Amino acid sequence: MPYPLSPFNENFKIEIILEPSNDEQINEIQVRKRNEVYLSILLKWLCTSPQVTSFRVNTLNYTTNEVQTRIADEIKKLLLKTAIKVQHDLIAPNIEIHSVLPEVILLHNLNKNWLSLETQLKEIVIDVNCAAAVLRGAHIFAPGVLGMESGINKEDKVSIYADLSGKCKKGLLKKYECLQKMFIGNGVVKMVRYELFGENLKPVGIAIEVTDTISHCPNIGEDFLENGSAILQNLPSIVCTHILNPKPGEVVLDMCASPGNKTTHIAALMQNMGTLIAIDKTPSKIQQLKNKCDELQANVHIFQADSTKIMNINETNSIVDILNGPPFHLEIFDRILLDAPCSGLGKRPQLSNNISEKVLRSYVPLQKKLFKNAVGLLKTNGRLVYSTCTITLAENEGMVAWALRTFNCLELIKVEPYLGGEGLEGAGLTELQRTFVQRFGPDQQIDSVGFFIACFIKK
Ligand SMILES: C[S@@+](CC[C@H](N)C(=O)[O-])C[C@H]1O[C@@H](n2cnc3c(N)ncnc32)[C@H](O)[C@@H]1O
Repeated sequence: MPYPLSPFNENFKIEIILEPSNDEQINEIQVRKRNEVYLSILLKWLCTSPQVTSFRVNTLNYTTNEVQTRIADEIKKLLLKTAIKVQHDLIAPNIEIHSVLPEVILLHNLNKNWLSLETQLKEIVIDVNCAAAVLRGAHIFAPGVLGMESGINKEDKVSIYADLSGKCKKGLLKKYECLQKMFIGNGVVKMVRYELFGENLKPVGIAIEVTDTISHCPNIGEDFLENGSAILQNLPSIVCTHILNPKPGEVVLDMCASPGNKTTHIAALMQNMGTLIAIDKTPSKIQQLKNKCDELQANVHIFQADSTKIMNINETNSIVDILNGPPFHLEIFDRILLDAPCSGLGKRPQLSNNISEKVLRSYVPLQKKLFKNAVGLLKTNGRLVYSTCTITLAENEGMVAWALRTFNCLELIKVEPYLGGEGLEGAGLTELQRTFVQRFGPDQQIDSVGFFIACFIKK
């Protein structure tokens, strides 16, 4: 089966995605129709894999040219390994430094005109999350393998299938007969059945080395990179931190920070000078955040807290107290990033998604609580960036419209750099306001993931 046309099953009410927020109504038939057309294009796009992989270089310690050379070397090694019968320069991917963001390297997919994928006789089955990672350049790690036919040996060539139904039993030893299995690509076996399946077995490591996939994304992962030199990060996330535009010496808050991709970018843009506070609510994610900051040598003060409750309205401001952690006094931060917990529907490729209506609707109330704290803690003339990695109208344009109605002190400003497309109609933003926010979707020059960014100044 080719890529699906929608990640959602037939019971899911697709209209929720472009439903206006609670307090808004779309009355115009025209707007509704335009949104419906957009939605069908969007759903198909979400199922497919991006054409480009982006790396963000850690400018605290490395130059973009150093990392670009490292990536080019790794691609050469990959091409030598793959049994492709045409000249390597015909399929080699373009590796370029982004024209606007100097710390970003764009690795384009292999030239598919010269590639052909033949299925192998032997098959393995993986879960959808693992399949999504494979289509974006990862190898297959042991926990992702669901089924492997008996009689498969190390170094065998196998075809890789994703189980879109979610019904494949772990440890399946026959061929998986299911209409919802999707061919992903081919690979070479590195771990066999007895190493993968068994009671009390918690297997680790690469089970299948992927050689080629239907996305034609080079499977190089990021482990080859020198520790702390660069990370894989989607382009809109990198744009987001540039819009926040933190400066050395400032006092900056990242309210929902783990795993720290944006926190470490903020630290780099601040050249590790100033005060950077990063908070996350989930205890298990705090260690991930610490590890990332250590790896990229980012100077960050990390606290585990619930950012819906980090305002102290009773006391006066003192910069020294900030380092003691939340609650913080009002109007103390120069810049705040609210990269909100969200329904996460911008992820690509999304081969299957079972999110319920209840869960989908649970995010806006939480986002509003976080937003209130952000506004209270921001200094006059301070900058607040609100972002999500989802596509719903309510969590994006709907939240911006709500914020502008609720907080008279906020002004929406046009974001710089502007690399995404404009916002959608139907959530209560004016035409001009829609051109100020950025929605990353199917109509962008760089084919990445779904993402939303808005930027406010406090008057
Ligand atoms: C979209 S992720 C953040 C990604 C991160 N900014 C990055 O770029 O690596 C949202 C994070 O918010 C955290 N979170 C959820 N609710 C929160 C709350 N009430 N207070 C603080 N963090 C929260 C989650 O644990 C999750 O790590």
